[in-house]
Amino acid sequence: MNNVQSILNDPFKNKGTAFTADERKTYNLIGTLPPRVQTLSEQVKQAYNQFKSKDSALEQRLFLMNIFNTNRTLFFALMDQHITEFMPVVYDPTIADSIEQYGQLFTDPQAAAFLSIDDPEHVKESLANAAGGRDIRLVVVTDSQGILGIGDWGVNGVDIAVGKLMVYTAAAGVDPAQVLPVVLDVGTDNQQLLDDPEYLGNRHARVQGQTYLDFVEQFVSAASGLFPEALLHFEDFGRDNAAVLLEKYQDQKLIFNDDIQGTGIISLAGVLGALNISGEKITDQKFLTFGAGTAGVGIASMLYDELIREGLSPAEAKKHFYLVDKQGLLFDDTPALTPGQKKFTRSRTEFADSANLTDLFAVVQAVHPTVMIGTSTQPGAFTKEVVQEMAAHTPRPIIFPLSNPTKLAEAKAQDLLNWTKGQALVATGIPAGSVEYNGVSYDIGQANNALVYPGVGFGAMAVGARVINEKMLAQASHALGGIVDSTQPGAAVLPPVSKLAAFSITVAEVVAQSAIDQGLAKPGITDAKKAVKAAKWVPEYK
Ligand SMILES: NC(=O)c1ccc[n+]([C@@H]2O[C@H](COP(=O)([O-])OP(=O)(O)OC[C@H]3O[C@@H](n4cnc5c(N)ncnc54)[C@H](O)[C@@H]3O)[C@@H](O)[C@H]2O)c1
Ligand SMILES: O=C(O)C[C@H](O)C(=O)O
Ligand SMILES: [Mn+2]
Repeated sequence: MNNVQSILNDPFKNKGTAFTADERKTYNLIGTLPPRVQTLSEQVKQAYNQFKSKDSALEQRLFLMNIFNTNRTLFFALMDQHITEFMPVVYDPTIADSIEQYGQLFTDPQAAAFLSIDDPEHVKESLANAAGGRDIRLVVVTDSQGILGIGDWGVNGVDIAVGKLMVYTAAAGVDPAQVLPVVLDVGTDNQQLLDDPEYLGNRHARVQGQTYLDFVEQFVSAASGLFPEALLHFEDFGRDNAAVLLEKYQDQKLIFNDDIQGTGIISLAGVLGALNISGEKITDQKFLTFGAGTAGVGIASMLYDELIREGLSPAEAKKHFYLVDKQGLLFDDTPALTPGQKKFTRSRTEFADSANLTDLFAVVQAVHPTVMIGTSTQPGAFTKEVVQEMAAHTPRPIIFPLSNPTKLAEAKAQDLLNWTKGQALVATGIPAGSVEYNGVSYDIGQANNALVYPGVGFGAMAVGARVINEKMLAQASHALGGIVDSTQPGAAVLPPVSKLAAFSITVAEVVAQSAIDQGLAKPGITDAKKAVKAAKWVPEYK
């Protein structure tokens, strides 16, 4: 290479001050860097000190993104050492602020593909341009209609695709040169963006219906044509489209919907972890999901599948679920049910006062759930009154307020423990520090799909799986057990983020093994552990 620009400006190859004297000669870098050659660990230390000097999480994020944009190896070496501290900065919740201010903060397109519904003839070219000749194995795509719980953010949502991919590499070791973030810019119904002179996306209402579906199809077929082995990970699509698209493609393509499947896996894993602590059985639980949208129905479906695997009949399993949405408890005759909700409705004849079951407290009072999971985007919805009513009828209430970001959580971990005198088994969507109650320190698990999707996707990619199916998801849910010592007072229901890199590999291995066992792996691949090890990228200068 003879061009200074190409290597110092290539984030996949750049080493900055770590280029050795020989490399500086080879790449014509003599005189283009300060003379001292640093090691990667010196760079990491120096960058971490700069990170610490920033005043806010958003400033820290901008600083880290600058390193990410210029030197991926340094970025991931740094993240590897500070994973617990960096996750909330790089990813949720700080990512929500960066998405809301995308136009104002824009400096770099981060090698994403921006696909415009106003320019459908350039879908393939756009993907190829963004890939720049790289061998893409993993695509995270969003249409930004349901970013976390903050709604429709148009082109700004590209940051969630970038962020999810950063976690794939940090957690599982996906090669960062083999990933591609994609945003489908189909317009936005967010008036604030439409009115914002600095908005960088298509300035019109969201295109819907057949034109929308055709555009998604164009993306899927162009992506699978260009990158035939790639996993397509769908993120933060709206409630009307997420499940429809998963159903449409899941048997034909290697695809994954994180909000449905990833959230389902981590929630089931959290419930299994909680039952490990309480000593109860999953078939004895009554599940209430509050907010029966993409995530809520995905969670119910994953728990339902587990009850079936435990031997219940479909009719018996269904009786364990109570879905609550804006309308209250969902009945067979509730208007405007989604197809996913219809599978879990109740009959009015089960209740003397079904007309009154329109708010969470009334439903909890009537149903006495043992597990309550929030994916409603309604902050504070798990009130003291609701929680104490639940706790009055079950010794160890399992309560997961999962709405993100922080400002939308249904409850705070500390309140849940205070209100239940330490009896609640809690996991939250965003990271929570440990909580003191009555002299015991309670570790709070993070039930965020980030704890499992990297392993699931990486495991499937490592063996060239044809699809991701229920068996693989079940294996992933069970793989997180046994890491936490459930006999310790205050034990968490899920393993800590500090061990994310280790247990992501465990998850990847069981998913890879399941693909092999089912005959869904690439011919010739027979050893899951070996395949996962061979595919793992590590942040070291080559
Ligand atoms: N922790 C995680 O891993 C994780 C994963 C996915 C989603 N989430 C969070 O879950 C939330 C929902 O995400 P989604 O993708 O399912 O969105 P969604 O829009 O598909 O679903 C939200 C549901 O909540 C319902 N809802 C709104 N107001 C309500 C109210 N007052 N009472 C009851 N229900 C109400 C909506 O009607 C909708 O059905 C978001 O905050 C998101 O961040 C967390
Ligand atoms: O992005 C997250 O933090 C989890 C989840 O996918 C969400 O949409 O909230
Ligand atoms: Mn999401």
